[in-house]
Order: sequence, then C-alpha cells, then structure tokens
Amino acid sequence: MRDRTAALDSAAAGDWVSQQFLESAILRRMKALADDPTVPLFFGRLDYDEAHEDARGERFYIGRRHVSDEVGDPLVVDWRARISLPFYRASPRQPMGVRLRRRFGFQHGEMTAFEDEDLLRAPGERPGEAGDEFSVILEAEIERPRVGPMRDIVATIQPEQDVIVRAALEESVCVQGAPGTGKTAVGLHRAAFLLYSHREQLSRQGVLVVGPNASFLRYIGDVLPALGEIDAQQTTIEGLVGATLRRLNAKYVVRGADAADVATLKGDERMAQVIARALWSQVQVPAEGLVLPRGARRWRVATYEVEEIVAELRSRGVRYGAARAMLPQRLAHRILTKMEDAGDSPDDRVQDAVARTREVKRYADAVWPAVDPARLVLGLLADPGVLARAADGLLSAEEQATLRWAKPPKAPTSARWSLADAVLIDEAQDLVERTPSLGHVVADEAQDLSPMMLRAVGRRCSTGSTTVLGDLAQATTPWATRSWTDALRHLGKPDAHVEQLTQGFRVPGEVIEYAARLLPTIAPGLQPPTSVRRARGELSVTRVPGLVAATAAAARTAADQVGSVGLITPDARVAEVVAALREAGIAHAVLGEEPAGPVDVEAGGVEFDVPFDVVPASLAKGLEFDHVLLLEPAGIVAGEPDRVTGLRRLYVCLTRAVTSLVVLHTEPLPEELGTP
Ligand SMILES: Nc1ncnc2c1ncn2[C@@H]1O[C@H](COP(=O)(O)OP(=O)(O)OP(=O)(O)O)[C@@H](O)[C@H]1O
Repeated sequence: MRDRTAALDSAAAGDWVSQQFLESAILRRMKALADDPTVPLFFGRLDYDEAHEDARGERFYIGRRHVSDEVGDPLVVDWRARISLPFYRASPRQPMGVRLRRRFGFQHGEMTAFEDEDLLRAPGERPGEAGDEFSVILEAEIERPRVGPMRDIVATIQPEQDVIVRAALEESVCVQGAPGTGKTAVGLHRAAFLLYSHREQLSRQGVLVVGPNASFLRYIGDVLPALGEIDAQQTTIEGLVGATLRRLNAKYVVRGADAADVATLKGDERMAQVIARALWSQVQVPAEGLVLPRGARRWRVATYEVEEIVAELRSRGVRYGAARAMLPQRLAHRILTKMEDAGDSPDDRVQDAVARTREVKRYADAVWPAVDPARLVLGLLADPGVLARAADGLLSAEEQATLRWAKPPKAPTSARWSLADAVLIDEAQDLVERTPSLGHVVADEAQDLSPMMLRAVGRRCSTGSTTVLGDLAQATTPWATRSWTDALRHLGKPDAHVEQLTQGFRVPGEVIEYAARLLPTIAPGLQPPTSVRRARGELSVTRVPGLVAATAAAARTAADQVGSVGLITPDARVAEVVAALREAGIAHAVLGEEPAGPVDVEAGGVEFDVPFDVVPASLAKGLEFDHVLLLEPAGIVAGEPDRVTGLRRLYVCLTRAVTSLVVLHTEPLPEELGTP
C-alpha cells in the first residue's frame, strides 16, 4: 500500500492547484501509512459462522487499520469497521455470528502467543471458563509495565467501554468513572471511531480533545496519531479561550491569576447573564432621530421608528454583530419607503447607497456600537457603576465587590487577564459573533470545569456532539462541578446520558482500597472502584525521620525497577526534592517545566526519554506510572484552599500507580486515611 501511494504522481493533476492538493493528499496518506515496527498489523481474528448472513464462513484479521492486498482485497480490517464489532462484543451468550475469536499476543512487534475462544459452545461449558473471564493476553496487556506516553487499547477494549466508543455521532455521552477505568482511553478511541465512520463530515467540521494541562496533552498526544488519526486537535481550556483573545488582539494574553473565590465567581453561570446584559445595554437609541440630507430634501427617521427597528432586530435572536450589520439597511429601507410615499420611485441601488452614506453609518454606529469583548469585560471588572447596572438583581453588592479589580488597567492590552477572565471574554465574543461548532468535542477531566468553562466547551460543539469524561471524586478546582446533570446543562447537552465505568485497569486492588478510604469524605454518593488487575500490587506507607534523605534512598530503589517512576510531591516541595535527586545523581524530568501552552501534536510533543518524573501534585491528574513515590500526603492536602479539595487531590495522587505505591511522610497522615 505504501509503494502504491509512493508511486502516485501529482503531475497527473491537470492544473497547479489540483497538483498541490494532490501532493499534500499523497503526503498525508504516506504519513498515515508510516510503519511502526513495534506495532503489529493485526491483533485479532474472527472466524464467522457458516450461518452468518453476510460473512458466511469468512475469516477476518482485525488490526489498527485496513490493509489490502495487490488486488484490493482486505487482508486486515480496521478495528472500527462494522465487521470487527464482534471482536469486542461477542460472548458465548451472544456470539454475533462468530464461531471463533482469536487474540494474538505480541512483544516488541514479535508474535508470542495466541488464544482461541470458541463462541459457539454453551456458556460456562468448559471448567474454569466462565465466558466473561479475562484472557491471558488481555491480562498481560493490562499488567504490562508502563513506559513513555499513553498507548492505544484497541486490542483489548472491553464491552462496556466499546458501547461508549461506538456510540453514534449524534449522541452526546457523559462518562463517570473511578481512576483508571479507561475514561481517557475511551474518549480518544471514540474520537478515532467517529473520524473513521464519518470521515468526510468530520474532516470538514473538526474534532477536538480538551484536556486539563500541557503535561497531560503530551502524555495522551500520541494515541490518535498512532491510530492513523492526525486530524484531531488537542488543547486545554486555556488554549481554547486564549486563541479567542489572540484573534481579537495579538496583545491580549492570559498571564494573570485570580484568588479562588474570585475565579469561582467569575466561573458562575450567572456571569453569562451579566455579560449578556452588559453587551445588549450598548444598544441605545439617541434622543434625536436620523436626518439624511439628499439633494434638496432632508429625510428623517424618528426615534420611535428606530426603536421599532431595534426591537425587530433584537427579536430575531441573531448575534449582536449580525444584527448590527443589518441596521444600516433597515434604516435605509425606512428612508426608501418615505421616498416612495413622497412620490419617488427609488430602486434597490438607492437603498444600498443610502445605507452607505456617512450619516446613516454614523447614526447606526451610535445606536449599535461595535464592541470589543475584552473592553466590555474590562468595563465590568474595572467600573463599579457598569457592573452594578449589568449585575443588578443577579450578584449581591458583596459579590460585585469581589469581582472588582483592585488596580484597573488602562487598556485591555495592558490587562493581566486571568483564565477566568478569558472565559468571560470568550462568552462575550460568542454573543457578538457565533463561535463555529466542531463536529465532536471530547472533554476530559470535565469535573474540574466551571459552569462558564463548560459553556465555552459547549459552544464549540453546539451543532455537534460531545463526550464528557470525568470523576466527581477527583474534582480539585474550587469551581468544580458537583453533578453531571448540572455540567451537561451548562454544556448545552442536557439530554446526554451518563454512563458509569467501574472496572479499574490501572490501580491494583490493595492500592485502590487504600485510596478509597477517602471516598466517604470526598464523594459520598459514588461507588467505590474495583480493580480488574490480578496483581494485588505493593503498598507501603512509612513514616520517616527526614523526608529528603528518605526520598533520595527510595528514589534510587525505584529508579532501578522496570517501568516508569513518578515521584509525586506537594507543589511547595518540588525544588527541595529536585535538589535531593540532583545530589543523589538520579536522572529525572520535572513535569510542568516543559514549554507551556497548547501542544502541537504534529510536531511530536516532548520525548519521554527519562522514565523518572518529578510530578507536582497539581499536575498528577490523568497520568500514570508503574511505580509511584508519594511524599507527604498531609502537605498535598494542605496545598489546597480547603480540606475536601485537598483530600480529593490526594485521592488523585494515590491512584496513579500501576504496580507499586510507596508513601513517605514525616507529618501525621490525614486521619481519613486511617491506619495503614
Ligand atoms: N480495555 C483496556 N485494556 C487495556 N488497558 C486498558 C483498558 N482500559 C484502560 N486501560 C488502561 O488503564 C489505564 C487507565 O486508563 P485511563 O487513563 O484512560 O483511565 P481514566 O479513567 O482516564 O483515569 P483517571 O481518572 O485517573 O484519569 C491506562 O493505562 C489504559 O491504557
């Protein structure tokens, strides 16, 4: 297939434009077909039953992509094709027309095992085979040591995950799942599935993945390209709204931070109404009507007529900017009618000419001024009078005082915009001009988004659909969502259904049970997670006399083990820990020290060449490591504005380990953890 693509000649195209187009198509195709010797072309086989309607007795190999032979017959079918479905869903109870399912095991690109499942035998017929039990190959895949960035799970997607992955494009789905249940994996595979099943539509409309931070995006950034999908954008909320700011003015940048109470209030859904009021209050009919001298005549549009026009435009429910653009024509039309009433017979060109006159344009501008959304938000935050008018009856006087900038900047270009401010500007911008909707948006760690942030995500899929992923127990922002019903309403997808994933693929039993001791405090309503891992894992909790010395010793032991190591520390102690590692001569990387901002996935992201990461607790979310060294739980709890948030942060940190978790502490452990 590669040879065939390489042999294509763009010179065959008729003209220059088509030639360029073809050339880039060939390049993209070559990129998509690039070989990775460590990734096998297939991982499964289905032998259909003779009785199956379409695939009578046929045999298919299932792989990451479609592979065809010289004459175009399929050798391997894409895992996303309909015919591959039974590979994920068939069971002895429901064989789906398949006689035999074979799984292949690979190591470093070499086939090392295969395993057959006879789907036609009666369920539970053979001793020790319950039908639902995990296969050895699946278990090996789950137990495999983790190194480097996240990998795809196409060979082992579980039935309950597959239901979400293959949900129809129109369906918005919300997935609540405990740590390590595969939410991120499922979201990414759903994106890949949708891109495959609706290639043309989605390459036009776009697919977007929103993650919590740049380190996380680097961690997941390879999954979609490895599945041949290089078209999905991956970014953070900050990346999304930061882009809006930049489009408005290259000098608008997010570089400020808000106190927790301020950011929470700015993220409150009432702010949407405050912004809308502030914007629409810009539309005001002046005391004088419009006067247009033309030849010997003066045409007038009275204020009551202008008010009618404004009311009509507002009742259409179009965006502020669109209605503003219509106003000169409406005014001109009134004048035209007056000309006709006076016995003239003007045609459409006259209306256009009138609409373009200085008088009409100037008057229209006065009625319906152009608005810079950043200036609008600046006005609200800097001028108590402006805020009071827009927030009357919505925000209390105290709340209004909370929002007020202590030192108002002179202009939006010199403002230290915070993320929450940028979200408000994004909201205002959407009222001025509709934000284009993508075909599908995957929002990961969505529990941490404020109502206003959810609205920002929601308008990017207003006519498309969304996959919302999260865990209420892992909510660590002060503005986090307390219920999925609320979150879905803010997203504008109140009808999305909530699915639960409960089988944990990452965290071994002993570790997850330890972490789950926090659940009654941090998320009383949630079911405790279960682990599908056979290994019980290793957990040790040790009180040490000196944290730094103990860390260096434990780090040396961990660094000698197979797999990745994450040293999770309270943010406040990162510098100290890094110094200790440096002194001990342990090579490491520090998360968060990579270049900030949205990650360019095409450029390849950052290399994961050092398997030892120092992870500030605030960046641990979504990541996993074979071995986790966790320092000073009490310090992690104390690093958050309140205790429950601190305990949730700790829960996130405790659930990153695949094989071993070593907890070192000098201060007493949070009492909610009980005794080890
Ligand atoms: N079906 C599966 N087969 C093999 N591995 C799986 C499967 N599902 C998930 N995993 C693995 O389990 C780990 C956790 O998955 P993932 O990060 O998607 O979970 P999560 O629910 O997003 O976790 P968190 O809540 O901590 O962010 C990953 O290493 C993933 O590859």
